[in-house]
Amino acid sequence: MAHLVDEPMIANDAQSAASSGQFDGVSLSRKLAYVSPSHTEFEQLCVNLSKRMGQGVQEAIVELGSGEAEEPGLTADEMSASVATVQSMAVQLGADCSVLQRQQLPASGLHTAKLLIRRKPANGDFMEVRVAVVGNVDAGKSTLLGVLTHGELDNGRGFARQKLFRHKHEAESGRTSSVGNDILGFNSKGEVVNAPTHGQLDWQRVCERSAKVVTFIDLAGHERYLKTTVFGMTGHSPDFAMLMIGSNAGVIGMTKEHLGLALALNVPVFVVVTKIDMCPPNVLDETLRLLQKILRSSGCRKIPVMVNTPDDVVCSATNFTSERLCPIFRVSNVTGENLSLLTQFLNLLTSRTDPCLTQPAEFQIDDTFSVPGVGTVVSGTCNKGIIRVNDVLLLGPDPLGKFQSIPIKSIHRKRLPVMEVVGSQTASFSLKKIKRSQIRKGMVLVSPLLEPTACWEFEADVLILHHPTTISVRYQAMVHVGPIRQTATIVQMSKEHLRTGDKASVRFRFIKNPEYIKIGTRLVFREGKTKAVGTVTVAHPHSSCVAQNPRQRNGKKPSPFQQQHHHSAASAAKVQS
Ligand SMILES: Nc1nc2c(ncn2[C@@H]2O[C@H](COP(=O)(O)OP(=O)(O)OP(=O)(O)O)[C@@H](O)[C@H]2O)c(=O)[nH]1
Repeated sequence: MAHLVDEPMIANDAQSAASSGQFDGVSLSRKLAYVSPSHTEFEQLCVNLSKRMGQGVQEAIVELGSGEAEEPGLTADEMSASVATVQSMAVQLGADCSVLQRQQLPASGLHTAKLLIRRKPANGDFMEVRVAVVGNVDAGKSTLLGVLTHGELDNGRGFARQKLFRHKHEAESGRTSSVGNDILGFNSKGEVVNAPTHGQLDWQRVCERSAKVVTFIDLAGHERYLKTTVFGMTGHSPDFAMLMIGSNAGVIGMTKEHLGLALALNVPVFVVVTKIDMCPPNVLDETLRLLQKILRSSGCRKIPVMVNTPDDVVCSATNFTSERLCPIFRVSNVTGENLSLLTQFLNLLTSRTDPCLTQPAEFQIDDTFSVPGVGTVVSGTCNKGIIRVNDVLLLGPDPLGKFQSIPIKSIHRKRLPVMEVVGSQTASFSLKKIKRSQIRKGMVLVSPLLEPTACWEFEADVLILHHPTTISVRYQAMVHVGPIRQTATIVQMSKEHLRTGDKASVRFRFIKNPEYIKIGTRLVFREGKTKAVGTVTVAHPHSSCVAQNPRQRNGKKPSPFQQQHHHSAASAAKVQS
């Protein structure tokens, strides 16, 4: 889900409508569409804009002065009239309109502009963007988050990050996390709404005043915490990863590991190079040169883009849907240099997840709490559908692979009580009739319509990124699939042995509990120095773990192993005959 800056619908719809006489025979040319639309044309423009702002993303960027196969640019008068039209459209749609970029073209002297139209939030319904913050120790992660969320610069000796630590482990409303979370709210005009009082940030207040909330998932920088970092990246479904690099230290320690993790999980990455105030220019240049080299290398295949101006921000944010683009910011937490560019970039990011509002609800649990006076609370991400207070969902799987009906007592989004949560949003639920000890991270709450099944075994296409020797059947390692983190044994492989760089189909079996596994989910498989990544291709439902060949019996396509067995059985038969 990203901004659609292009608006081909307007020209096409308008032209076809015009030819059918809908717009009184007036043809709307794209470039001049907003200059002085008739009443019908204005209504049509509003309908088109409203369509673009539906389904979770309550905002759109409108480009003025550019048209397909037309020389770009509007005269000053045309531009003022167009801006006024878009402002009226925003009012009609209950939105605010802010100018992101205004340019005068040097050759023609004509003007172009990009406007942000963002709906005013109703009933605390803010948009959500999740950003995983990764990078080596001392890169300035906590400091940057302190500066961004508290609006006060650092002193270079840890002043800003202290603000963060103060409330990092709070258990307000049952929502704390093993990984740190911080929020930055923007209103419908694109202004930051965080306003700490006495150094404390009231999340409820921030969310009430926000049209968009960026949640930073602060993942630990030290190698010791790599498991937590992997869990944060897989389990918290970040939309983007912000890779932090200290300009003087450069690409060191866990930087490459974290970059590799984001790449493996297909999470788009942007880079923030900090401490530019204290870094000699030649060292900064060297850091940037090496960084760009790594990003362009065959292992990453990214296109690094230095973000230097407000125009660069708009361009990189609106084109950031592509996982290949990698915007790079150079900032100082002490002088504040370029922090406004980064803030504007964050303001323009939109969630990558489709809320799938019409589908049955599915919620993945990434943490559990026992809150005094409230009871059992679970937190996690709603993957699809809508979940409302008092809905009865299926919770599971339990160690026997069963699901049980559980009513949702109350819902919080970022500590704010709400009546519902929709796909792509995070939330916490207080649950009736269940003890915290009965719930594990990785369990799900789903609509009974999904008829969920648990799996002891699943298959995945994997790529071995690194293994010191060879991997064979019976090898065990920690598998991270979404919020699931459990040791699994390899029970079958499409090759006899796997070495670094090998690709194969692998069948895994969890050693402790059956899990709810979804086809297409990315996974990370690691133990010590072994690292592998992959995608789930087949989930074997609970009962099929004991059945012989259920997929073939059902008439479904056999999995690679079944094909392989078939081949080996056939060739064995040939040899015997
Ligand atoms: N001069 C200068 N110092 C900075 C800047 N950013 C951070 N620092 C300082 O660098 C030190 C380390 O910053 P942290 O924010 O703790 O680094 P971190 O990446 O969060 O480290 P971990 O949380 O341990 O992973 C602190 O003393 C900060 O004050 C900057 O832009 N300029």
